[in-house]
Amino acid sequence: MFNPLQHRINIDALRKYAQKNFPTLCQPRPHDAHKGTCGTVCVVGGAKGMVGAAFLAADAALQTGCGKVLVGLNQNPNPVPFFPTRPELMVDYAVDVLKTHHQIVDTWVVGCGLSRNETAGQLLKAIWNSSTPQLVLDADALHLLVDISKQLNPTKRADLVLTPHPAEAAHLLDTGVTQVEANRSWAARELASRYRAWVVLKGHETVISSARGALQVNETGNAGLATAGSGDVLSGIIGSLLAQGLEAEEAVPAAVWLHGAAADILAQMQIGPIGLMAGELAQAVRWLHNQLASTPSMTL
Ligand SMILES: NC(=O)C1=CN([C@@H]2O[C@H](COP(=O)(O)OP(=O)(O)OC[C@H]3O[C@@H](n4cnc5c(N)ncnc54)[C@H](O)[C@@H]3O)[C@@H](O)[C@H]2O)[C@@H](O)CC1
Ligand SMILES: Nc1ncnc2c1ncn2[C@@H]1O[C@H](COP(=O)(O)OP(=O)(O)O)[C@@H](O)[C@H]1O
Repeated sequence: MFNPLQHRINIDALRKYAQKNFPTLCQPRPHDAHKGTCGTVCVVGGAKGMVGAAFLAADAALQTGCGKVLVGLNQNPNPVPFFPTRPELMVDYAVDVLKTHHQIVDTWVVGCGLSRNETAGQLLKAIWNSSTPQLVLDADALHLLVDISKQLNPTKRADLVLTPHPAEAAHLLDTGVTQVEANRSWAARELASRYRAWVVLKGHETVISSARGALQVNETGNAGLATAGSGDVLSGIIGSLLAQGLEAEEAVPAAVWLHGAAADILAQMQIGPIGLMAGELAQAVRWLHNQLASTPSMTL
């Protein structure tokens, strides 16, 4: 059984911080909850050779507590793949998911392993123009955004979240990685202003900017996160919290904090930092989220 408490995790300090900063995250699930009240995320990505990226985001969304998670792959799979380790995920060709399920989606998470081909651009445009207000863009979707932003109506998106790493931020800002890294606060705020979006500029001490330019620096996380797919996991967590009804003001910083805290817990358990795998993060997020949503006496 996954039990970090055997490893002297200071859960009281984590709980105290979360109760102060993320009160909704700490609320227990209502007794009358059903899957329809726990939010629906659709991850759109997973082109040929990169299905794992979409899977990591989708799995993280599920393990963060989302009621239903769809995966729209940017490839027409025949037969439709099914992840044996996660039969809970509803997987199909993204074009078909958009046609048949778009009305039930609360939050789109677009970009993880999406590729930048023509279909990817069409999917991004269709999702941008859909009626779902909440949209998280990561990885290839950020590069596509540079190419097609002139074709998109900026007022269409109420809750837009961009999660660039420094190289993606540099492309979005038409500058270099060195410039971004030399002034991370500027880069995050500038992107937020240009795209009217929440921005998560990833890396050591992730910088978060609200759409209005209010900055926060996240203090959880460690170099164990420098591994393929850990950003995909973060996108899934952000999408999941938004879909569960947390306001962006809480969901975005809470997701970044949870993701980093999960990596810290795993490092303390010696499941990292060296060799930490992105797929190991979600179970630690789930454990921590449940700890936060339980009264202290229930966790003894
Ligand atoms: N299992 C999978 O299927 C995975 C698929 N992935 C997908 O693969 C596609 C391309 O990802 P790539 O990793 O090739 O491209 P990236 O955009 O992640 O990286 C491209 C370049 O940027 C540099 N870079 C990345 N992070 C940086 C940082 N923090 N500071 C400075 N430079 C940085 C890299 O070294 C590389 O040269 C994306 O769609 C992505 O979602 C990745 O998410 C990894 C896992
Ligand atoms: N040295 C580090 N310290 C803290 N967090 C890190 C470090 N390196 C990477 N991360 C985090 O790991 C994630 C990496 O995301 P990303 O670069 O998009 O990877 P991928 O594309 O492989 O998913 C981000 O959340 C980033 O903040």
